[in-house]
Amino acid sequence: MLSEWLDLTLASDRSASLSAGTLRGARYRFLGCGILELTPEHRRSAARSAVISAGIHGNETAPIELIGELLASLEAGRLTLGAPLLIILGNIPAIRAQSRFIKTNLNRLFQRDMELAGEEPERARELMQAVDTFFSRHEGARLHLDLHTAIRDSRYPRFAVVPFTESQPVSRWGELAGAGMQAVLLQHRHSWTFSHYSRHYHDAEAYTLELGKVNPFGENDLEALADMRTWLAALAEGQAPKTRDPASVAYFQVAHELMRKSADFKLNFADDVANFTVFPTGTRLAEDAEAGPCIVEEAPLAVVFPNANVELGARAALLVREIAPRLITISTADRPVADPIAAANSSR
Ligand SMILES: O=C(O)CCC(=O)N[C@@H](CCC(=O)O)C(=O)O
Ligand SMILES: [Zn+2]
Repeated sequence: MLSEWLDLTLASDRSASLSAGTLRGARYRFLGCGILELTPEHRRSAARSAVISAGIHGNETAPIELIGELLASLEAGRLTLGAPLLIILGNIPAIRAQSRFIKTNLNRLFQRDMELAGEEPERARELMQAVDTFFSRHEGARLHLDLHTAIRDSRYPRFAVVPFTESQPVSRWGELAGAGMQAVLLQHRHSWTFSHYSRHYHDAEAYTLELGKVNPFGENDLEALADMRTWLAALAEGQAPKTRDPASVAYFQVAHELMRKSADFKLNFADDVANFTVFPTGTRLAEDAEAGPCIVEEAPLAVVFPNANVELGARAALLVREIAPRLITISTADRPVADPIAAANSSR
């Protein structure tokens, strides 16, 4: 039943006929189209209440395949659930159409007072509600992993985007390193993405994780995501995950957001320029009929997620600078601890 859920959801609205079921040591409920809650009979002491979302952009398929593997392992009894999980498939019409979105980018709509009408705004409201209910039903440390893949190649194919927060984030860099992340990118302001929603409104540890490059179903290299698979399994079982030296990861901070202001907008570099490519001071990165040129000032900047085809008024690139690991607060959570819940709470 559980293993059918992904296929049924993506193939048709027949998944609406599914309601609930049991696994060894756990039960699950389908809360809506593409929304699945799994609850363990016994929550392990290291467990976090975890939201794992994928398909917020419909053409980013590797994370959906990873979730399929995780559910199959739980159903076959290869894994035993030890933590509450909320599994979300984001933009189902876009996944079926294999496109980033249908009308507008779902990952810019996660704001409680958002009043837009339409399919994607409605879906954002449904998902915000599902997250609110999940975190209110389950106690303990909160985690949200929003899984994506990137349009371009990247100097660091697997990286975490850390949503902006005014408070000290609970961030486990060693755990991200253990999950195969090669870089961490700190946001500099509120961005109203799905991971930001959980960080901002629920004080959850939350990341947007970029897991390689966009590919159609069946063409993803899941072996490159083996550490990520292991991390998801540990989270589902409520086990303390594997960590690696946080110094093995490169750290970046967003310095500016390049916004597209006019229809007459272009980037002055090729489509195959990879994420995190550095441009020296003086480079004219972009031209915009309204905003004028975007020129690198003061110090070199690297580009992440450059995309000239975004909607008017939307972000066309993040402009970032590498920072020394010593400028990052390495939280106590990075040390191996017997009780990560206590560690997470003590560093809040
Ligand atoms: O490759 C790209 O240009 C986009 C990949 C992607 O979907 N990235 C997320 C990042 C979200 C964040 O800033 O936290 C997005 O653009 O929504
Ligand atoms: Zn995405």
